[in-house]
Amino acid sequence: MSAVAGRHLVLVGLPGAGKTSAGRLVADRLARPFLDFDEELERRAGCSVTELFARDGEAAFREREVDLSVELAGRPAMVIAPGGGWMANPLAAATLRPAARIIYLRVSPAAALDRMGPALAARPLLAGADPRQALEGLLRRREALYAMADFVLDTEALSVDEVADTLAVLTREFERADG
Ligand SMILES: Nc1ncnc2c1ncn2[C@@H]1O[C@H](COP(=O)(O)OP(=O)(O)OP(=O)(O)O)[C@@H](O)[C@H]1O
Ligand SMILES: O=C(O)C1=C[C@@H](O)[C@@H](O)[C@H](O)C1
Ligand SMILES: [Mg+2]
Repeated sequence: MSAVAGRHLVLVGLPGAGKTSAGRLVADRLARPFLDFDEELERRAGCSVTELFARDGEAAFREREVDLSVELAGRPAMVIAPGGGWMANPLAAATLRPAARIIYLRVSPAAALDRMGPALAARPLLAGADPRQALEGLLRRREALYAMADFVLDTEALSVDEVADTLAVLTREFERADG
């Protein structure tokens, strides 16, 4: 095995991009463990992301994301779904990048909103009066950072299954390229 074989597959993109749902499926297909940042941080804190934002503030949540990134950088290859803001946190992304292949799951704000439906309420940054405008703002601020991924996959016209299939193929290609 070369030094770079067995990198994590890290999925980034807006809330609603499919990081959690497609990530879980592709992890099954690749027989790799799956880790969702939001779920893991909620489990460790014993409360929801919404409660964490309200109690400790967003900056403290971002620090927790950095700490978890440091921890995961030393682990065997997994499929990882960070929260939507992880790639916009340069320290978190730089920590995991050498041990990862990062895929940007691209989705438009309109399609992301359709996909999330009532689950929108669990995303504190989208909880205001105009979630569409909030998502568009997030995309404007983050798009250039998301696009620094190793590969951009447009998910707009793909089902969750199709995204997972494509991710499995991409991972095999990455593994071949890495030797
Ligand atoms: N390609 C897709 N086509 C249709 N529906 C999708 C697709 N990807 C995800 N979904 C649906 O959209 C919803 C949100 O997906 P998911 O929770 O995986 O997004 P996420 O990127 O993890 O968001 P967050 O950053 O908020 O955690 C889920 O109901 C999921 O089934
Ligand atoms: O886009 C974001 O900044 C966030 C997305 C969610 O996954 C959570 O990590 C949290 O609600 C922040
Ligand atoms: Mg998710």
